[in-house]
Amino acid sequence: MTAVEIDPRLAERLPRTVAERVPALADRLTVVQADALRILEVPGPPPTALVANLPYNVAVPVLLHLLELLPTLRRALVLVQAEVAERLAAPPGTAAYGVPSVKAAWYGEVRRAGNVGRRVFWPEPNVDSGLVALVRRPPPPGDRAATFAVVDAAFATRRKGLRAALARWAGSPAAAEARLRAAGIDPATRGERLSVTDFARLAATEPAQQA
Ligand SMILES: C[S@@+](CC[C@H](N)C(=O)[O-])C[C@H]1O[C@@H](n2cnc3c(N)ncnc32)[C@H](O)[C@@H]1O
Repeated sequence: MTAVEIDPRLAERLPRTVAERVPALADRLTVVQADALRILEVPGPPPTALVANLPYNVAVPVLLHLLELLPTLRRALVLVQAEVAERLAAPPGTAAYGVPSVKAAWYGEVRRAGNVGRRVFWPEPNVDSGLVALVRRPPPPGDRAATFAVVDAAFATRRKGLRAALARWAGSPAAAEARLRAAGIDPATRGERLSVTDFARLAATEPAQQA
């Protein structure tokens, strides 16, 4: 097991805690003191599972970064703020569906895996928590960065229809409409209706010749 911890005092303490409490497993732990958002590799054999009580303020970017960095991760089980758990696991067409839902769905099937009340923590935080499970599956066809760019654009103004919301991304409202139609998507639809596969198909359409 490799643990990533940014705080030097905690990173230094963790091996001792494990040695004190479960000495038989102490030599199986490697602690990396690093920012999980910026880490570029982890030591040891390629990891297959991610288990984390994620830092709540950067939970989504850390999760997405690690899924992208470590393609050997087959599954993840993470604890996050309850509202973030809801967003990560939200299906298209629901109020909680947004950028985190689509981007997590790029990597796998995501589901809520349980609620954790604030009372089990000390000191008691002012938020509830939720477990999120992800099982990796092949991503939709297409380019990830291009797909994520159109996802960001679509949800930047989530109340607008996609023709308007994607005008800047495509170059103009007409260009956005052409690309939406090329992908078989109604230009009046809102982004919250599209699945990750729809976004990937849209990102793969040819850009308009003239804006
Ligand atoms: C929610 S706490 C979980 C603590 C402990 N693992 C547990 O389960 O009780 C999140 C931990 O992530 C650490 N952390 C915060 N930001 C981080 C980052 N960018 N990279 C790595 N660790 C980070 C914090 O120092 C803290 O120990």
